[in-house]
Amino acid sequence: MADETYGARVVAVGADREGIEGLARAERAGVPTFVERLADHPTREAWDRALAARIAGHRPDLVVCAGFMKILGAPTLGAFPVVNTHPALLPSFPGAHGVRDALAYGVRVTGCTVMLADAGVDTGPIIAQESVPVLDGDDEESLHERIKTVERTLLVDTVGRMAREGWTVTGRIVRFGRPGG
Ligand SMILES: Nc1nc2c(c(=O)[nH]1)N[C@@H](CN(C=O)c1ccc(C(=O)N[C@@H](CCC(=O)O)C(=O)O)cc1)CN2
Ligand SMILES: NCC(=O)N[C@@H]1O[C@H](COP(=O)([O-])[O-])[C@@H](O)[C@H]1O
Repeated sequence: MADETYGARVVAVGADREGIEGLARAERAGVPTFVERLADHPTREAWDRALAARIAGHRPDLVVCAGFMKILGAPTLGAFPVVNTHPALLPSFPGAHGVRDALAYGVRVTGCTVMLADAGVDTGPIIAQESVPVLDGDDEESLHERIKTVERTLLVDTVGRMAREGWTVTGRIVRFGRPGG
């Protein structure tokens, strides 16, 4: 049962490939789903346009990326605010392998970041972060699972505040609240 006080509901779940657990969970919950595969398009730009059109069909107020492992192009970024969650404390360790890179560097503390996506790779304004310790004996899987436990709560809490309170961006600084509020 959706929480009416949360301030938002999921209108659709999309992916760039089949067989994603998030798609199955959405289908079980009766939430519309879609898959837009890069391989089905002649160019990356064509995929970008097709993805933006699929998203637009569900008329979201906010797009949330969680484990979406493709860099979004201008058609999507220009049409919707996009939130992304990353398993490292940006600007450290951006990219597709943040956990592996942090572990290899030897950091003792890492974490997760919720940010607004921009045209760069994990370079957008940061909304929220939370630290996670690296423990002796950690490998990429154990550390990533510890991060995910924190990250899932941070993402849900952050998106809920954005939906209920709104947000503003001044330079690189994101604040909750509505313009002039
Ligand atoms: N325009 C943006 N799009 C996305 C961002 C972003 O910051 N700006 N964040 C990513 C998520 N992400 C890290 O948090 C991330 C995902 C994937 C990659 C990457 O190198 N992807 C390659 C293909 C990888 C693959 O198919 O296995 C690519 O897109 O060519 C880097 C960072 C979500 N989108
Ligand atoms: N750079 C993007 C990136 O690394 N995204 C990460 O993929 C994981 C997906 O977990 P899941 O498959 O359990 O949902 C999450 O930790 C997310 O931050």
